[in-house]
Amino acid sequence: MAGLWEFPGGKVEPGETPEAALIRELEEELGINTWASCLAPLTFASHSYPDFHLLMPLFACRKWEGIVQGREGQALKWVRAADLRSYPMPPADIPLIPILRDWL
Ligand SMILES: Nc1nc2c([nH]c(=O)n2[C@H]2C[C@H](O)[C@@H](COP(=O)(O)OP(=O)(O)OP(=O)(O)O)O2)c(=O)[nH]1
Repeated sequence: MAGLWEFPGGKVEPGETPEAALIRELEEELGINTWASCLAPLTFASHSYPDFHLLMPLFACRKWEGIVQGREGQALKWVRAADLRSYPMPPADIPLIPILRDWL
């Protein structure tokens, strides 16, 4: 979403699992490789945007190969969970912040 900080990820394609979609998006967006066994489901966002309802799973990725780089020209930042509040994020992401602070 324009001007906002988002977690890496994207839409699940038909026939894809959420884990496979995240693995694909991490490669496309950040140039890193990971595996379903390295992804742990943490929680989910459920938010009504004006034109659609977003149900978005949030995974922790504990292990990957490669160096994280913005492959789509996007800005990139490693942020401590305690500092996420300082970064404007889409409304669906806001309830995820305290959960990340507690879990990470
Ligand atoms: N990736 C991501 N999407 C988010 C976050 N928060 C949030 O509301 N969204 C919404 C925006 C979109 O409606 C949807 C995912 O969109 P996306 O634009 O990242 O998906 P995509 O890479 O497949 O994009 P596209 O090429 O199909 O447009 O989830 C977030 O933190 N990360």
